[in-house]
Amino acid sequence: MSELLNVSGLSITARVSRGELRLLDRVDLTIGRGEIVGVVGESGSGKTTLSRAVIGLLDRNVRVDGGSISLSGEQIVAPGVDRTAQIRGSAVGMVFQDASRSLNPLMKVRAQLAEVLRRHVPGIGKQEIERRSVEVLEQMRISDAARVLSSYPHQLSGGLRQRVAIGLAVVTRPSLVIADECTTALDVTTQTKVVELFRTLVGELGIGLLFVTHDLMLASDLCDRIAVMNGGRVVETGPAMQILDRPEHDYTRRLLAAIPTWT
Ligand SMILES: Nc1ncnc2c1ncn2[C@@H]1O[C@H](COP(=O)(O)OP(=O)(O)OP(=O)(O)O)[C@@H](O)[C@H]1O
Repeated sequence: MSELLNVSGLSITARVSRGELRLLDRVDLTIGRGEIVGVVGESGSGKTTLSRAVIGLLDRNVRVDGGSISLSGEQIVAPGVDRTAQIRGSAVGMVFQDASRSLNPLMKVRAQLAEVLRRHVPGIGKQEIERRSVEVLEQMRISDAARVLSSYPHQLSGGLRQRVAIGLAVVTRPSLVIADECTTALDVTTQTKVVELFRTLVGELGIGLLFVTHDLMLASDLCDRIAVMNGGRVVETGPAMQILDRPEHDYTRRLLAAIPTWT
């Protein structure tokens, strides 16, 4: 599997009133093309900081002070280096927890897809915009694309809105998609459908997927590999089944023990 994302020794620090706070401590992570990697950990473990670092959306008081991030062999982040503007929304798509953060409530779906395509595909014409908009909704397994294109987000169900949000993230044909807790706000049935959709998309489009979640069971269901984070560090990485069946780190065992069972 060829390597797509390489996070190597990434350290990130925030300036706070009482001094400096280490948010990430020498984090290593790789994702190959066509691979789904889950980043799992409790609230505050650093998952969002890691995913935001990849797209250069770190807060103003936060800086990269060690290590690097490369995408397709090109360094995009290192101390004093930020080339993320070139890849954000084009080579890397992002799906947030709440579809309302990805979608503009005042614009119909057609206009939102057109805006993204015009921004990232220079010179694209009207017909091509319509063709690619319908195509991406079909890829999202949306059967009535015409109705959805003519709808405002509030006219769609929560599940449909999240599909449109994923469509917006992939319409520019990125090589990597980052999904940050993007199923957390959905009911279990809709969550399962979104997870199935991701699996199909990764297979069909050959993208890499960085799937951020606090839910270890969900991650093991979807992901090829899992990185477990605690206190800004990756404490364990391995194939999803290995993490579930033979966790090596105490923290992973505690996460597993906290999952309710039916027995
Ligand atoms: N700009 C900032 N300034 C100071 N501290 C920050 C900043 N951003 C994040 N943190 C702190 O860094 C730690 C990691 O935050 P982060 O949001 O990455 O964790 P997370 O695992 O994604 O948690 P959650 O699931 O709650 O979003 C937390 O303790 C958070 O309070």
